[in-house]
Amino acid sequence: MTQIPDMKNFRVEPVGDGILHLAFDMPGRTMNVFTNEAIHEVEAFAEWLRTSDVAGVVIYSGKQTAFCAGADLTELSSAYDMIMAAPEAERDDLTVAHFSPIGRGFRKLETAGKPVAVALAGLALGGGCELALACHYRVMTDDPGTQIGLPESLVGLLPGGGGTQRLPRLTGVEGSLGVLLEGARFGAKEAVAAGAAHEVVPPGQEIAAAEAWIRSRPDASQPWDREDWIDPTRDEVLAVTGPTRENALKKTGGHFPAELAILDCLDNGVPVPMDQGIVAEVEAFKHLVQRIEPRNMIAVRFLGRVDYDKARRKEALPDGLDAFGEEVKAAMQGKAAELGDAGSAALHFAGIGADYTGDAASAQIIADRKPQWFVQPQGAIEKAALEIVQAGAAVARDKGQGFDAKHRNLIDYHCQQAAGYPVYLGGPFTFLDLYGV
Ligand SMILES: C/C=C/C(=O)SCCNC(=O)CCNC(=O)[C@H](O)C(C)(C)COP(=O)(O)OP(=O)(O)OC[C@H]1O[C@@H](n2cnc3c(N)ncnc32)[C@H](O)[C@@H]1OP(=O)(O)O
Repeated sequence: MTQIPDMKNFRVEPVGDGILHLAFDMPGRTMNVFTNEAIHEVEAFAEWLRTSDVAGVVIYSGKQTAFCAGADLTELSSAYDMIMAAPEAERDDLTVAHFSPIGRGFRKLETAGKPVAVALAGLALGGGCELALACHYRVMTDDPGTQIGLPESLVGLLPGGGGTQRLPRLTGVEGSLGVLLEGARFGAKEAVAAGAAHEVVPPGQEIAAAEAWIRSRPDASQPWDREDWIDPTRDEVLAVTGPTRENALKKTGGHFPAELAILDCLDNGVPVPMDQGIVAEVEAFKHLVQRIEPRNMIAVRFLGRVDYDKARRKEALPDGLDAFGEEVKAAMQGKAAELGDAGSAALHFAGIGADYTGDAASAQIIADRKPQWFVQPQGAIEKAALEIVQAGAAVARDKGQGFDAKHRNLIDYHCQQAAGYPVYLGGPFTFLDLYGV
């Protein structure tokens, strides 16, 4: 047997009877996340597992409060910059090379031929949930804080570690939609009822329960890799995703490509064998991650929100923040009023503090347009919408210089909340940096 790979983010401990514990415990972090390093460690461990003679593996978190919050969003943000700095012809290959190891590693884990159980106490989100779904057995504690979820769409992404493929295979497509599209989470009992987890235990008993499953000498395969598995047909999937797509378009006006990309993963991946499903997911991820919307949403809706919450807790929000938000709002509303009917229609079109009122077909055109409307506006309403977001960004240019540059994401986040600045555009500072006014 080869040597267990050297890992910095996971601790391996043999506990008898051939069972290995694999504790996810990133040094120096309060929360486990999937950095590239941690992703490569999972893949290396899975490769080793195939050649080993262990009876099984129990994965759990070495942190007290959570299992894992998913891919490292700070790294993801830098990856966008790295990819977009490359010549256009190289970007697809670079994106696939950079992002496919997570899905590949999880697939290797579930096909290594050894039973793998996960003992979940606390949150398992995004890539953390995807790792759990790639295990053959999921035990969750009945603590209310123990939840699984795939909130990637909330930051403009899709679950690119097999989440769009495994969850719907476990719960049925319909049962997966709230988690995949709306950031809903399953608590332990809900997860078992939905088919996404196997066992609920009181806190403190999860590792023993996972070990007991391994001692029962279970089948080390996933349901979708067994001979009796039947893929749903594409028509069956479309019967669910078709109306959902139409609703998503009507709700978002075509400005949030993640939801549509997730539905593509369901349509193209769920009716085919898992390995092809993962290829369909990587394909959708490749296009999505090269768009500006996820980059803006990670920067502002996640990093800006974390900074905002931290500063609020310390009562250290920047002076003048509320007044700045009010000015941005007044500038955008004032511009809309000045533009008359086109201005008022533009608020709805772009989702600037107002709901989209158009139809799904028009929203689909907006979603598919390259470049996006805010780069190349067409017609009076799009031009008005651009003038309105520019008016908000002009406040950042004229009045934002007094703020510390490190607070820009936080201020943009505040402007989404307080001024209705469109989430997919980041905020006035993000817009100013990207496009100027
Ligand atoms: C292909 C796969 C793609 C993906 O997986 S994309 C990622 C999907 N996951 C998410 O979107 C979850 C993002 N995180 C959150 O929503 C929240 O966080 C939590 C609900 C997990 C926890 O919220 P709260 O208890 O309020 O804590 P906090 O202040 O938000 O975070 C605590 C510390 O954890 C860091 N952190 C959390 N999630 C991530 C992440 N995904 N990437 C990088 N860092 C993360 C924060 O920054 C902060 O760190 P500090 O203590 O140093 O301030």
